[in-house]
Amino acid sequence: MVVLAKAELEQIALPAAQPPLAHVRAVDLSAAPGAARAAAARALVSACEEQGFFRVTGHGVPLELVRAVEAAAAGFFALPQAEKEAGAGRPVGYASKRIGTGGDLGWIEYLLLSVTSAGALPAASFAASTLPCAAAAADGSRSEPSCPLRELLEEYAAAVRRMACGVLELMAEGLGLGPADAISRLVADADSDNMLRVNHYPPRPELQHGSLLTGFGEHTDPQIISVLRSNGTSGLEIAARDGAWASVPPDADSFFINVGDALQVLTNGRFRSVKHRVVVSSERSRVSMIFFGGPPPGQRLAPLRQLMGDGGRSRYREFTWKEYKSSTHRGSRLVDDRLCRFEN
Ligand SMILES: O=C(O)CCC(=O)C(=O)O
Ligand SMILES: [Fe+2]
Repeated sequence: MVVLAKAELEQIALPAAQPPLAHVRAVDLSAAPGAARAAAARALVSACEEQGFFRVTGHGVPLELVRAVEAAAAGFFALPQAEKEAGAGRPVGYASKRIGTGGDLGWIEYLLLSVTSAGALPAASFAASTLPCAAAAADGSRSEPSCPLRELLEEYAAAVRRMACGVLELMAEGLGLGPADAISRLVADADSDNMLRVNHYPPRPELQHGSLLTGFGEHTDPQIISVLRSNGTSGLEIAARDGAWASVPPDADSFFINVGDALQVLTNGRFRSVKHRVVVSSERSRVSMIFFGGPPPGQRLAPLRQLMGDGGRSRYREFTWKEYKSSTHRGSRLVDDRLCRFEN
């Protein structure tokens, strides 16, 4: 449960506004090699240039798995508060209403977990014994209780990471980059800094007539790519280049893809790291799961030479992912522009 004092609630209240629906381009990952795949690659590149946001169909992630993870996650969030707080490790794990280190508040609780390149959740980030785990097998043959949520999240993370790599391969094709794994290898590496966040936005409390709440304040995602799935409840909004907000229609079958800051750098600003936020207006709770594909900590990030053209000017100076992440950790607010510190 998310509990906020009255002053905190006032801090995250938003004036009621009904932004228009966003037109979100669809990219079919299963397009057959040849003309259809080339068209999908072109659609992906235009969407990344224009919006930094699109949805993928033909993604190959079984929807039964997605629904099972969502149900298990809803079960976790329905546990008593003390159990949830004890349930996940540090520094990542369970958190309620506080996002990041800069004092941002939202009508949200979440699990933030690191994911290995194979999709596993390292033991330190997840205290299995205190999560809603099934009891140990009656014959005592298992020393560890099985934990359906953990196992489902691992299966999900592995499937979504594979799909994210497929998206990045199609992207490399659309950009005319060689080799095919020029971008995807950054997410597929054994040391890649991949994360999974499971967000729960409880139904909003009764407020003054017509007001809304910030669920997750406006920000861009720092990584290369984010793969977002929600339980068919609205609330996600994206900003156009001119700053106008548009509401993303819920979609029960597709996954949404965000261009992150690191990809904006790799493409020398050609792709746009999309500003987004979640507004809680619903009587229904929203559960969303976001896989963040980030590079290994020591990875140097700079615009890819093949995208610079002859004599092209690099908009960013080279930096490591670790350097970038630490700049986002030092008390920065969600809304802060973190990339400007690395611009030439
Ligand atoms: O919950 C959502 O739909 C989006 C949340 C988000 O932007 C994030 O976790 O970075
Ligand atoms: Fe985000």
